[in-house]
Amino acid sequence: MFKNIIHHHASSSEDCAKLCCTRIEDFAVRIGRQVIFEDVNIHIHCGQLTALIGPNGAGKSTLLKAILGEVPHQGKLHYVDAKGKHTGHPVIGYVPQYLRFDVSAPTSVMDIFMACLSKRPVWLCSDKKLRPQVEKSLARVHAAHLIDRRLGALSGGELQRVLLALALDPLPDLLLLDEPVSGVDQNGLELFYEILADLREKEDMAIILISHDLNMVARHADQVVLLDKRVVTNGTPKEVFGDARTRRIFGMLAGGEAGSANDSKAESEVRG
Ligand SMILES: Nc1ncnc2c1ncn2[C@@H]1O[C@H](COP(=O)(O)OP(=O)(O)OP(=O)(O)O)[C@@H](O)[C@H]1O
Repeated sequence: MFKNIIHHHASSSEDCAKLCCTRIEDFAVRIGRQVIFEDVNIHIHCGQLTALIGPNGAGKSTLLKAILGEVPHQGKLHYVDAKGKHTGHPVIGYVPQYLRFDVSAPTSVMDIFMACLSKRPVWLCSDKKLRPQVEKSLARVHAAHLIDRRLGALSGGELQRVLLALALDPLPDLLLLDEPVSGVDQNGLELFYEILADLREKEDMAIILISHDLNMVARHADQVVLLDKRVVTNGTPKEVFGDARTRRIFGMLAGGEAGSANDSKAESEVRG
């Protein structure tokens, strides 16, 4: 209701109560005796891109699944609208890190949309009726031309955009993205971040993105959360990348640029 009206760029420390935001309170996931993560308290503001970074096994993907309610967890999620009233649970869209499917299957992009959008069995739905809606959804992510393409024939970046289009229908309050570690080239990556910038500005959407590309995070994120089984530090990219703990975890050189969290040098320094 208040989308498009108020476009805040609040800092992570600003009070959530006056702004449209999602509060993640005391989130923890424990599997048996193993702590996957605990003590996670973060505010996710509308119109902002919050990047979730951390070493392998830090609990990033599990945190997204906990927010989605897909793994048992402790803690609460509060969605607060622009007037500060609690409006219950946000509508959440989710793009997974990868999709398991048979690349040789004849399933097309249109088939996937039909299966996801229609509550009726796919074979009872008319392709003609849904097609304009699917084209519109795909156009939002610059992928209308892919509608009849086989899923298995899509590039990594194209598949990521198709999954994003699915996550945007219906338009969520909170969008969760688990960036693929590989398979998306630089052009695909730039286009993806451009689309995210558009969603923030035009829809005032709150976005949480897990990313291993620290350079892209430094350039595009409004807020960065460094997770390593708990929140190590969070704030603006400048604050987080300037923090000694971030440098220690990713093995960044003093005064150096943010690199890739998957960089083998960075990883060996993390382990060392
Ligand atoms: N269902 C499960 N049962 C047991 N352990 C699990 C389960 N799910 C996740 N884990 C463990 O929790 C830890 C965190 O996993 P998670 O995938 O959330 O990390 P991540 O930060 O997303 O890592 P990456 O950057 O490598 O994708 C890992 O050690 C993983 O093995």
